[in-house]
Amino acid sequence: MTPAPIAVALDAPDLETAARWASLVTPHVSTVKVGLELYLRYGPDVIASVQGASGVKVFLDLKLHDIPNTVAGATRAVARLRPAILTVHASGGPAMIQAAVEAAPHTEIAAVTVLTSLSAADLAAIGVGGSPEDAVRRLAVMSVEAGAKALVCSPREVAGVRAAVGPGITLITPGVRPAGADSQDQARVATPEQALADGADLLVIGRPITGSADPGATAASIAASLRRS
Ligand SMILES: O=c1ccn([C@@H]2O[C@H](COP(=O)(O)O)[C@@H](O)[C@H]2O)c(=O)[nH]1
Repeated sequence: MTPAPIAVALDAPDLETAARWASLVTPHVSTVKVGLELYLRYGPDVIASVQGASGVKVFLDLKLHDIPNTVAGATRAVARLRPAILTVHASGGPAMIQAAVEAAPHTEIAAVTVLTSLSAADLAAIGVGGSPEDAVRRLAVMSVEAGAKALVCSPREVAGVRAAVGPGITLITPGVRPAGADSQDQARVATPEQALADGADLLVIGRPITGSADPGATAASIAASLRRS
């Protein structure tokens, strides 16, 4: 069976736990995601540890955000690990995004528009006017014009982003929660089925899977629900 378009966020405190989660979920999902917690603790070795022999795609979610020259250097440094996807913050601007794209020709650079943990009130508090939808759309269009081939947004905005950027761009949505699940620190959420129906290409799901009693069974069940939807 084809693995579901899900990236399981391996936000684990140690490598053994992350590798165990990865081996449990990889029969069911296309991708595993390594974020700051694991990468800052273990560095580049973490990629091989979570990939194992499975050949699952690795999404390196480092959300780089600095001046273009620094981001280009950081991107080159991790591009040699050949992650399938690497994130940068869209708010770093077009020159920074372009620098990342040029530094990693074999990795899809995904621009994070507005973190899914931010509400409209949070955006106002950091001086971003307008709705999250408007901010996401504006950053999405700018990022694609700068060369990004992938974008990160919440499932709430994915339909609007798809309409704005067209079919050729990979849309990645964290902030995914099965019906009835706790949204925890995520502010803009939707169900896996809704995210897919609205045009997402890859759903990022962490704690609803890794925090469950049986991560392999939970991943299999969400994957099956996507096939039925
Ligand atoms: O806007 C963003 C960008 C990245 N993330 C990351 O996705 C996962 C979500 O984990 P859950 O446990 O399903 O909430 C996590 O690794 C974040 O760093 C995001 O949530 N929002």
